[in-house]
Amino acid sequence: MAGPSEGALVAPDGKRQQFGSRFLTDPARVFHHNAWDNVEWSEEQAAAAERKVQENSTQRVCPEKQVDYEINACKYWNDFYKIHENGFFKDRHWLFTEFPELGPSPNQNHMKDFALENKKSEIPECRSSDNGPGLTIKEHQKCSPSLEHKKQMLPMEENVTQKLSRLEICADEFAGSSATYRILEVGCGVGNTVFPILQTNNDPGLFVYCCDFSSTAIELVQTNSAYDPARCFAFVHDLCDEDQSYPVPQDSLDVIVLIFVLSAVVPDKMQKAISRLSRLLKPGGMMLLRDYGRYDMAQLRFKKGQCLSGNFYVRGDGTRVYFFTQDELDTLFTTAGLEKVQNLVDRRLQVNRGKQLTMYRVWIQCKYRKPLMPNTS
Ligand SMILES: C[S@@+](CC[C@H](N)C(=O)[O-])C[C@H]1O[C@@H](n2cnc3c(N)ncnc32)[C@H](O)[C@@H]1O
Repeated sequence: MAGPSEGALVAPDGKRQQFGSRFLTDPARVFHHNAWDNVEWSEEQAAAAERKVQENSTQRVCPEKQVDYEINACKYWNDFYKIHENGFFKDRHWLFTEFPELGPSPNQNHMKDFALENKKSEIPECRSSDNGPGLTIKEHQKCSPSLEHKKQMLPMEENVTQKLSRLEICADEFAGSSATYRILEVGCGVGNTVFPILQTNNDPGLFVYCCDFSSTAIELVQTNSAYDPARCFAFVHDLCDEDQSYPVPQDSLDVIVLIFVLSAVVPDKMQKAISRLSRLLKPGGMMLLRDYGRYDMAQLRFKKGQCLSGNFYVRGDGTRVYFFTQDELDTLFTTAGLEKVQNLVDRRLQVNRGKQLTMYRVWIQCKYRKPLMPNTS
């Protein structure tokens, strides 16, 4: 299975640059490195990719098998993890470069800019009532979104805002209820994003939730020596199951992460899944996604008879994958009431120097934010 991995590129300051910066200017040098960034596709190459997709989509999987892949989706992923255990999707060196929101001091990284953008005009009620613990719950509820941001901006207010954040969410305790920064990873697999977050982000107020519908994957997360129930809660959850609730209240999460998971969901269930997740975000909270883009090498490699519906395929092991356009993802997130912060396509040329092979990868990366004020239009 084609997994997400790409060449690390390091800037003079020692940090990897977003999307890298190794550009192929001389085609004769293609085999001089393992990967090239921001590769431009020629018109012929794009047309050839389109033809390949048309070709491999002509013959669709029969309806009975389609039903089987849908109702047994979780079983196919369980089987996958039973075979591979945690040997897959290991490469995450790009994680904190692309998503600084997950790393140490996330507040400085994304909430500070956000606060500057929104300044006083957006948070008048809270400006006048941030002086102490004498707030009533009602007052707080009125301005809770802004207070959440203020909390991120001003660490010295932590005691007051921590208390307020507890009041705000609900009276009941839930795992991570006293945390000040909550991240949920959906479709976490064996924890290749979760564990780097726990290891790298030393914010004492951090709590990480992670879920997957594969109980095998979740068991591997829970039995990993780096799993710490004081900082993390892994649970089995199907993001398409509307009857199953998440173990956190609405408006309680700072970040939701979706890495190569939405593509595994049948397209007609994507919107509801994203809309449900959006409700869990705090106002100002971010949804982060990285996933397969249209005409990625993995899409072009499918053979006739593996296509389920437009741009949606089943692999030999019964797991499924969709290849997105930027516009499709924009529609999914904005329909869920989120605002675009980033929606980029990452085109990379990977090279197998030994075999003299070139592989054109296409990934899409999105960041969408829940507005501070509900959209009334
Ligand atoms: C390509 S893997 C990516 C795993 C992980 N995000 C990573 O990058 O290592 C897709 C994951 O999505 C999970 N998944 C697929 N459909 C799901 C659903 N409806 N609900 C929850 N998890 C799902 C699979 O079990 C699998 O772990």
